[in-house]
Amino acid sequence: MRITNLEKTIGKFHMEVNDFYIEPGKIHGIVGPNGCGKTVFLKMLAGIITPDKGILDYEGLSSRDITMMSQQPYLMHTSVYENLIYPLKIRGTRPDEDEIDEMLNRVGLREQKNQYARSLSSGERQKLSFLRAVIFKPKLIMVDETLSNLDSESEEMFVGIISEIQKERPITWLIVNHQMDHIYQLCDEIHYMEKGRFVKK
Ligand SMILES: Nc1ncnc2c1ncn2[C@@H]1O[C@H](COP(=O)(O)OP(=O)(O)OP(=O)(O)O)[C@@H](O)[C@H]1O
Repeated sequence: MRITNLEKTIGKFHMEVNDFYIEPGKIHGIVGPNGCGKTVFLKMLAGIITPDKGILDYEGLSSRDITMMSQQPYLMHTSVYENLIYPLKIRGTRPDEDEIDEMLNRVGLREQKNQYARSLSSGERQKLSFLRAVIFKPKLIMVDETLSNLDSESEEMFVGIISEIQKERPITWLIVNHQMDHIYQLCDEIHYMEKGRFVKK
C-alpha cells in the first residue's frame, strides 16, 4: 500500500505524509509520542477519516480485506462467541467451530465462550477483540494500541500467535504504540512518527 502527498488538518493538528510505503506481508510498527497522529493516520487508512488531500493506493485491497482494532474495542451486548463470529456472519462465512475453540483456548478464553462479552476484564476484551480481528483472515490488520495494556505473559502469547499467523499465511500488520515493547521484537520495520510526520531515527 502506498500513501502519497497525504495531508490532514484537525483543529491545531496537521499531518503530512509525502511518501509512505507499507510492504505487504510484513509487520510494521508505528511508534511515537501521545498525540503525534498515529490514530488519525490509521483511521485515514481504514477510511474512517477522510484526508484533505493525497492518494491512498490500496494496491488491490478492498475494505473487506482490512480490519482495524481500535483502542477501545466495541463489543456487542451478546456472548463472547457471538461477538467473535460476527465478522464471519456479516460476510456469510460459516465459522470453523474447531478453529474457534482452539483460538479461544490459546488466549485462555475457552471457559468464557458463552459469557456476556461486556463482563470481561479489559485484558480479556483485548484478547477477544484480537481474535475477532484475525478470525476472518483479513489481508491488512491495523492494531491501535490494543496490545499495549496486557500483562507480559499475554503479550508473549500474542507475539507467538502473530508469528504463527505470519508463518502460515503472511498478512500485513500495522501495529501502533507510544512506546517500544515486546510486540516490537516482531516487527520487520519500525516507523517513527512525530508531530504528524514520519521521521527517520
Ligand atoms: N476529532 C478531533 N477533534 C480535534 N482534535 C483531534 C480529533 N482527533 C484527533 N485530534 C487531535 O489530533 C492529534 C493526533 O491525535 P491521535 O489520536 O492521532 O494521536 P496518537 O498519536 O494516536 O496519540 P496516543 O498515543 O495518545 O493515542 C491530537 O492532538 C488530537 O488531539
